[in-house]
Amino acid sequence: MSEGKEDNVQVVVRCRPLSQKEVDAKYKMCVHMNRATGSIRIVRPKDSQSSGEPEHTYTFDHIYPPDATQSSIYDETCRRIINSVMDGFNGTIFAYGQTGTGKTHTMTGYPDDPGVIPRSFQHIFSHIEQADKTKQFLVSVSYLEIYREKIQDLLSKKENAVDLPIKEHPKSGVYVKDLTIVVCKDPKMMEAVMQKGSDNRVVAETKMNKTSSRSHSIFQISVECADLSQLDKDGNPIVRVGRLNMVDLAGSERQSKTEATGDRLMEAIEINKSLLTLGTVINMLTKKNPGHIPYRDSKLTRLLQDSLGGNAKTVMIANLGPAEYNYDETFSTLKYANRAKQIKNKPVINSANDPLVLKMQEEIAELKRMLEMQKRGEIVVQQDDEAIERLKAELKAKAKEEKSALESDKKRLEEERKKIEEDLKKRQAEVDKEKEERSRTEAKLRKMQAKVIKGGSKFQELQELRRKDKQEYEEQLAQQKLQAEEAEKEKERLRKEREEAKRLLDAKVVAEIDLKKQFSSAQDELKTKKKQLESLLNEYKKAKTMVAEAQSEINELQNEFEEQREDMLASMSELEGQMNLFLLIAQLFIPEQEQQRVRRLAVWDEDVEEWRLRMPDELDPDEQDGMDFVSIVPDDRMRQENSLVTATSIIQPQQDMPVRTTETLGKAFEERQRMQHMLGQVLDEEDDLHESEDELLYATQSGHGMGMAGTRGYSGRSQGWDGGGMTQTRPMSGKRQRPDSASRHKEKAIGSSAPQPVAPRSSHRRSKPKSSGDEEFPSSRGLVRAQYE
Ligand SMILES: Nc1ncnc2c1ncn2[C@@H]1O[C@H](COP(=O)(O)OP(=O)(O)OP(=O)(O)O)[C@@H](O)[C@H]1O
Repeated sequence: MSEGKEDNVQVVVRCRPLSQKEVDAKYKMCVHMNRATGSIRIVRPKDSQSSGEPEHTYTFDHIYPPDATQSSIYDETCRRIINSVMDGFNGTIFAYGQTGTGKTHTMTGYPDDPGVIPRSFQHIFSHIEQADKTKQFLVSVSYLEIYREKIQDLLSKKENAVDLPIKEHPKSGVYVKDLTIVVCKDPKMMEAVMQKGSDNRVVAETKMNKTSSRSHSIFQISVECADLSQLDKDGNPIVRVGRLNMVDLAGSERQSKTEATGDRLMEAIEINKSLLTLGTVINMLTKKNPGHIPYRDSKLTRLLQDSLGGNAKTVMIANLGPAEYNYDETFSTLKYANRAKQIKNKPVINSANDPLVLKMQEEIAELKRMLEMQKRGEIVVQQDDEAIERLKAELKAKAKEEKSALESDKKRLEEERKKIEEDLKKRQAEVDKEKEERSRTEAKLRKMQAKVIKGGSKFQELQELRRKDKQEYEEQLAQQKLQAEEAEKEKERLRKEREEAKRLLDAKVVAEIDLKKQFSSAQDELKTKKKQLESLLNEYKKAKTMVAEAQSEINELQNEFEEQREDMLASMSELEGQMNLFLLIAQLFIPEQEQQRVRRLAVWDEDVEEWRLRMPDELDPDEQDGMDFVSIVPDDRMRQENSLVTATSIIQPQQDMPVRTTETLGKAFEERQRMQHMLGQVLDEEDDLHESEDELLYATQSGHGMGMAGTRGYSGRSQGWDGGGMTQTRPMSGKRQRPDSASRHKEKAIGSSAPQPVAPRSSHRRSKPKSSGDEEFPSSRGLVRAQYE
């Protein structure tokens, strides 16, 4: 044996077409195959009770869809194994699968559509015919089945099958003792042997298959090749032996589906047991540190020991039924096959141990030698040396007797002659026997020579055939290579596409997650904003109502104020007219000098907010110089008399200051005072009105300010939103600009020519009276009171 490289178990999948029955029942396919990529996808039917992923994809060395031909399977998958066997390797091709999925169809086939086994016969013999002349081959076959853990010889002539034992030879390995081995000289003979064995197989009708094989069958071809051009150290030609096991396993089906009972059920359990062990062995072999492999647990695994993890080149053909109702079995077959492809073997070239081809060669040589002796007339009795020796001894003794008889007695010589004649007759019979024996030996030799096929026979005619075959094969090979390359490229392209798709998918998923996060936070924000908006809307509605109410209130107040203002203005203009009249009268009745004096003496009393005339003791000394005090304090007498006084009469010296006034003037002053009072009230109300308006506006604005920054944008008057910028459309200060107080006073003023009293220091908000030097007058109210007093 020579050391070999590791070689994985090659696994291919073949799917048969839907049977007529399945087509009629309108079953759908549950497997989908892609020949270019070698992948097969199995999809769980919707009504299936199995759990797990809805679909699975597996990749194998080759896949054969329903329309694949027997020849494509042989050429693409099996041919290389047979070539290896011819080179001295062990090879195994086994078909695995559920009952009725086409194992026997694939392995045996039909005369018009042969399967792997018969195709291998042709292949082997055409290989021998093309081989070198120096090579001599011996092809032998055996055929056995394992039925209920018993090994039966399918080529045995014995009536009753016996369970053959398994033995192990230290060099040649595991073998079945006493198994019939038939040496075959041509494909036809092999076919005949195969047919004989197949007829002996145990088959039975199951619900799943009409002629279901109930046993595992192993058709073994052994090819010994003696290379006469290569001799070992002992000078013997090197002989290589390759063994090819072609295994058709029993169907792996579910008991429930076969509906088997009783003995058939027991049988099914036993069949499954050996398949189970095969599964266990496959499982163990795929592990990194497999430990003990239970090959011995079944006869099937024991015999296939070399093929699984051993030194053989192995191909597993997994057969599938595509119909949906076979989903579970098909799925299980695919899993089985997928595991098997991980098994690694170490194929080696086997040198023959005690090769049959050499034994036969020795025998042939011996027969040839005997034949030569017989041809030379030497007595050669095949396989009866004792008889020859006996004959020799007898003849010697007889010769002695003859000699003594001749010497002693002529008579006796005569008798002796007669006796010799008799002996000669005997010898003649023996010679005839020898002749017969020789012709038998010749026949045997011819037979033997026919079995040992020399390389190079029919060389000339085969040469051309071989060339054509070779060319055809090379073309096929090139085409297959091309297909394989294309498939490889396609595989690579698909792989890249898959990777790209995966990358895009990943990116999409990440983006989607981000988007989802953003979306949910945006949604939260939206919700919060919505709530805020709703509360703002409520506030806005409330504020709107408040503003509307305030507005109507303001309108009412304004109207009221306008009315009062108009009334007041009317009264004021009337009052002013009267005032002017009174001033005219005063100017006419009071001399200019007196008026000057009064002006100088008049002072605004802050406490009582009235004009009064200062007393002499209140004057500075320089003011008193040249001052003629007059009293302008009216006395009762004057009032009573109610008489008109001249300007000179009401201006009196300090000691005697006459009261000069008129009733008319007094009334005018009173009237004016009343008007002034009214005016003051109206102005106060107006102020209050402005203030409450401001407060209302402020309250509205403050209210909005509670909710959001944008409240500032809301305008009390315009009652609108400016769309985000929220700017004011009206100044915040609601204080209305009053008519200029100065001009107001001007309206009420007596005129530039009017007497100018000393300016009062009032804290009143309206325009304050200025000092006496100023052009303007104090409020008419103060003036009126002062003049009246
Ligand atoms: N590839 C195929 N093309 C056409 N018919 C097929 C194919 N494979 C199988 N069949 C048909 O299916 C039926 C069952 O096939 P076969 O007997 O070979 O199955 P099996 O797996 O050997 O079954 P079992 O395990 O019961 O012996 C047969 O009639 C066979 O002709």
